[in-house]
Amino acid sequence: MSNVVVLGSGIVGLYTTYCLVTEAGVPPASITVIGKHLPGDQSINYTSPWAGGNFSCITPNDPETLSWDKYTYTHLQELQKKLGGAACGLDKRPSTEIWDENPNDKKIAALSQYIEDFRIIPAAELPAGAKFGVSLTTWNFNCPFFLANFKTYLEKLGVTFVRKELTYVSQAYLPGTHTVFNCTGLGAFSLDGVKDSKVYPTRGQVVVVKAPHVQENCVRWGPTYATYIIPRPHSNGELVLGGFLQKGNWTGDTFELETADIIRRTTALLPKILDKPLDVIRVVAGLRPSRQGGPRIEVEHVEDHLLVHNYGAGGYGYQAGFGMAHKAVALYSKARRDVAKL
Ligand SMILES: Cc1cc2nc3c(=O)[nH]c(=O)nc-3n(C[C@H](O)[C@H](O)[C@H](O)COP(=O)(O)OP(=O)(O)OC[C@H]3O[C@@H](n4cnc5c(N)ncnc54)[C@H](O)[C@@H]3O)c2cc1C
Repeated sequence: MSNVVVLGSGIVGLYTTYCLVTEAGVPPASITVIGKHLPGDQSINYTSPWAGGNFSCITPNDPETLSWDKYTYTHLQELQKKLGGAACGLDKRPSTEIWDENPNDKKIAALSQYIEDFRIIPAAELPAGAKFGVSLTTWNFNCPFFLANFKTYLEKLGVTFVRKELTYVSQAYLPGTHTVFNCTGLGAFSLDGVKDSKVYPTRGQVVVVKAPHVQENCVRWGPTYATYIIPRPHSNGELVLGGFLQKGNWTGDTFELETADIIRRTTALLPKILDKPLDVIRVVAGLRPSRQGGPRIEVEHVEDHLLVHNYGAGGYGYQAGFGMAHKAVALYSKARRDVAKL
């Protein structure tokens, strides 16, 4: 009997499933996760395996998003422990973030409250052309590996995973299901019963190189570009070099010109990448599931069922998705209590 169905098996669906168990006390055996793609798969329609992925200053500056960042950063330690420690593909690494223009004050103030080793870099230590910079300790994900370990952990608890493509969101209701969580990412654009025209892709291309000698993150935020270097923990030295943030671009193709541009920018930002000959493992593109106005996290009452939306994480599903899941599950718990009172 699947009382609760989570539609979507990307990082947002997995965080949501985890919060259902740990925060709402839903028995794992009564949860089914349905996805066209499951951890281990690769598709341009499945964003999560393509992320860098780390915790950075990429998120918008509104108080709610900042609270999701904080929730995620401060709860990942517990998740890492449950998944068996750093070898699950989630670990801490040093990071430096540099801006060409001053970043939002409130964001810097918020991050300084909880981020480990958070330090504002003195102006004299900044590279040419930079206005502001911080150093910190951040979380790094080995995304495909972490997704697989997260799924295994949830399966061991008793959660069922089913591979299935749905045309209508209503097909997610199985016998006995009272609630469906819609965690379909970009799929929310075309899924009947949802068809959210505010959803759009923000395409990225990354170059993955083998560089075990680089174990630090480095990010440079410009007015029209974002350059980042992200080591993948427990990956035999994979380093993700990026990138691009192309709004409205749906292509999964990769382009040599973009590869050359990424290598030029990242090696200028962190020349030690070239301390060893550049060993390119692969070049990939991914589509961030963005949404005008930000993620949709809300409860719909569909006849006597609940439909809880949780999608639109854009470029921050790993670093803010735990907080988004916390909110979605809190809304679910409240709606269930309200229904019980009727
Ligand atoms: C190049 C790149 C770099 C990134 N770097 C970072 C980073 O460093 N840090 C960070 O936090 N984030 C990063 N991101 C963003 C992050 O990857 C996304 O926010 C996150 O993966 C979104 O997860 P999701 O679960 O919402 O979507 P997805 O991973 O796309 O999962 C959607 C799920 O829904 C299923 N689905 C959709 N439609 C249907 C349907 N009709 N029927 C059945 N199943 C369906 C899919 O099969 C899949 O299981 C990056 C993204 C890219 C592309």
